[in-house]
Amino acid sequence: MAIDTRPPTARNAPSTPKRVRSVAATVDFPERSSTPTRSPRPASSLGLRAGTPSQQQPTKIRAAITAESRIRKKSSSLHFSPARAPNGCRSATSSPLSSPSKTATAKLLPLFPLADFESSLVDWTTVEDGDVSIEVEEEQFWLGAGSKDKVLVSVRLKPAEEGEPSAWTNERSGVVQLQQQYARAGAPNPEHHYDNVLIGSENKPIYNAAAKSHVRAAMEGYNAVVFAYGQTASGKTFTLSGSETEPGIIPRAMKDVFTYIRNTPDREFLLRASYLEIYKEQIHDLLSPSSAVGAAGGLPLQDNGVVPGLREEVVMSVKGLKEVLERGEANRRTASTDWNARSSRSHSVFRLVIESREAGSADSVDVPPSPSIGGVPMTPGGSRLQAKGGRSVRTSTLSLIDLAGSERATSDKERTNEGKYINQSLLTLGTVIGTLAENASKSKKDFVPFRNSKLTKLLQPSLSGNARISVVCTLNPSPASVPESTSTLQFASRVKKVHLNATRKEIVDTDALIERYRNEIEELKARLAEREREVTAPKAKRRLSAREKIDENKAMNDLSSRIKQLTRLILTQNNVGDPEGESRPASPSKLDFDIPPFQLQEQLLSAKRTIESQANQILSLEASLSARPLLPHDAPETEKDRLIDELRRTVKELEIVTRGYEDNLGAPLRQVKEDVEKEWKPKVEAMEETLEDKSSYIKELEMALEREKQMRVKVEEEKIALVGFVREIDCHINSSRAGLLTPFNSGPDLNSFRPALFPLSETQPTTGSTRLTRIPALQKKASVAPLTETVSLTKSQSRSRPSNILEEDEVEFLIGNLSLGETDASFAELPAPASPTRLPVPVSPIRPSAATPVSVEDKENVPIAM
Ligand SMILES: Nc1ncnc2c1ncn2[C@@H]1O[C@H](COP(=O)(O)OP(=O)(O)OP(=O)(O)O)[C@@H](O)[C@H]1O
Repeated sequence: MAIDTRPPTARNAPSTPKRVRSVAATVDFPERSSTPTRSPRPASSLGLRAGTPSQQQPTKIRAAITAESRIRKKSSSLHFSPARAPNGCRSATSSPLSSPSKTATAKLLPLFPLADFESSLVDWTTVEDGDVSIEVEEEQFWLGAGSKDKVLVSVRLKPAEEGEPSAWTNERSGVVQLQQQYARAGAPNPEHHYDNVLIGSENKPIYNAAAKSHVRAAMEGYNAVVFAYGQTASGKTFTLSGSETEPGIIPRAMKDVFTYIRNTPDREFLLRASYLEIYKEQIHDLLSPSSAVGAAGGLPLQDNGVVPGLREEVVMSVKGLKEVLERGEANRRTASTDWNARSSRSHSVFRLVIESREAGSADSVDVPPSPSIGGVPMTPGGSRLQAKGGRSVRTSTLSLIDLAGSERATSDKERTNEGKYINQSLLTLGTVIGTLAENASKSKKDFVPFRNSKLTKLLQPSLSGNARISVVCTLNPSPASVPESTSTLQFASRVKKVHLNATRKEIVDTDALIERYRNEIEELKARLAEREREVTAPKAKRRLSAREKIDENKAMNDLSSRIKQLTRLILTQNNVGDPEGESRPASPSKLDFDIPPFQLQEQLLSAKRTIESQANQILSLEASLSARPLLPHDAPETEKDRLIDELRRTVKELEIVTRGYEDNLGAPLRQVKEDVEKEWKPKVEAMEETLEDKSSYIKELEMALEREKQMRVKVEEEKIALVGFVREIDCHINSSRAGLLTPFNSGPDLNSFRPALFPLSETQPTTGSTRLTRIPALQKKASVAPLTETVSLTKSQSRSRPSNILEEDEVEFLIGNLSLGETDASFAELPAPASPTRLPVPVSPIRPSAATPVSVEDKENVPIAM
């Protein structure tokens, strides 16, 4: 194909396009050809302009589309909106053909009979993520996304800077052409046809057109490669990585990977991510930049494209993948050049290895049971595979590559040096692609110089045919960049001719990580079940000591946590995380109660270590920030740029680490706090209430005890006093018996005992025991009732009742107690009076018993009750 490579009329000037321009203002719709030979495939079928005539086949795609999409589809398809192309992009220039007119619509309609038109159209730009599902029939899907055995080639034209002209036009779908005024006079100005030609700042259309089908292919077991190729500052990184508001191919692909897993109930997946860069012909691990392997001299590269020692991380969620990407990107070498403030100085390769196998093992929950023939279950992979002792595993690789941009020598020596390596490797890539294209078109087998550069050596397995390849060639619209853009288009045209033959391999691969993990899970489960059986067996229960039981418990817990850990790595429809990665980590507060303390301690320790290491990282980054060298004012601009760039990287790293710190510490801690509070607050409140009740009860008891103690002391004193008193009385009685009856008042002075016996306090009641023991003791010893004395005890008592009167029932009670043994013995056992006011007082006449002889003298002394 002849391409006009006439030098541009304008001088080459550094292009610093940064601003993303709005595309809404002057948008016009890509025209549809009215030529009958053109493909009837509508431009909107892939959200972009149709490709070359040979590729424009009517496509019938049965994709799940939302109701909303259907409405949009109808309106956008039937009434061509002048304001917006269905791919969200716009033409580079306005064209009479592009303006929607009744004539244009009328011309088009006969090409699309309504019935077919309806069923053939799926506006892919309106199909939301997740709408692309396994319902799409594979063959038809591929027809829509480019031929399987060809490289899918898309050209992306960056919007021109405001006020600047664009050197290129995109007047028809899949066609790009140099504006006539920039073409060499007299030389032909050919149209360039590609699968897709897109212009605009939206990344979704380019993803849908150039990458979506390849991501899907990778999920289905084919190796797939998507790479961006183009001059420096033409938009490769913008296409691959995008920006915050316009995520590029890589983040969109990652989201689709998880959407695919969620929509595929019959398979389970394991994903491994790696990220490397080729800088000055050396391979560096972006996920482990400081690793000993490859630090000096870079990582080794094998002929099969394998990089031994490259760090691969198993990812389980979009969030995890995002973290891996961010970490890698922060380590990428970028620098400010004359053309791009943040130019990639290396080729970067993000790789996702996808292992998958049929679900359906006992451990895969919610998966329908595998079919059986004659009662014999069919195992995935068939009996031959089963005999070999494994399941068939599909392993594929999705590689997303952002190449460094070709560039001319810059004003900076170091950049120029880097540029040499970049250009050299891109040149080799061009040669390799050229040879492959030649071989394919002329059925030759010429030697392909893959080994001439690290990049081509790494891509060899894919470029040799065993991968589906999509290339996005990015163009800078500036007239100053016409030579570079022309060269990029030449590359695009050549790569289109490369023949592919990607096959899907499904083999019993016992080395596949998914297989190893699954086997380990099975093994661990069997061991756990066996242990459980042993422990719960009645014999064992008796035999195990407490210590052994603890050990046994620990071993079983270890086993089950390892099983849980491994199970989480294998992704199924059920356990794959939220595509946004918003799912919160399970709160340890819930798990912790079930696991033994030693495990808790271990977890705590490892969490502490992580936090410590992150804290250290933050410290060292902060230190490096504060220790940044200060440049003199007259330092060269490049030095300043270098320093700024380094600082920017450090800040970015700091941001990532801090975010990780927050993720590791902040969010889970807050979550734990919330969970613990929710679970324990009511319990703690209830316990506090109980505690309060108990404390007041204890106080009451203490007070009662104190009172009791005081009482005992008093009783003791009374007892002692009483004993003394009784002795005195005894002496008195004895001497009376001896005929020396003395008047009572000459006997012991009862008042001398009063303090101990009856406190004079008017309010204090006298205990019944005091009252009762006093009289029986007297009478028992006297065995008659000689007492005429009136024991006036208290003033109040004597006031309330005649002091020498006892109530009749009291008297009887007293008599009954006379027969009791020693006074002291009965002392404590005597009941208290019913009322403290009925106090013991004077001795009342005691009826003599029959057995008791009563003398005349005795009778005379008996007082008369009143
Ligand atoms: N399609 C686009 N729409 C709007 N802005 C764009 C577009 N493509 C690129 N840009 C802007 O142009 C600038 C350069 O783009 P980018 O860094 O992606 O170029 P590159 O090809 O990767 O350059 P290099 O090879 O030097 O790394 C960035 O500021 C980017 O935001």
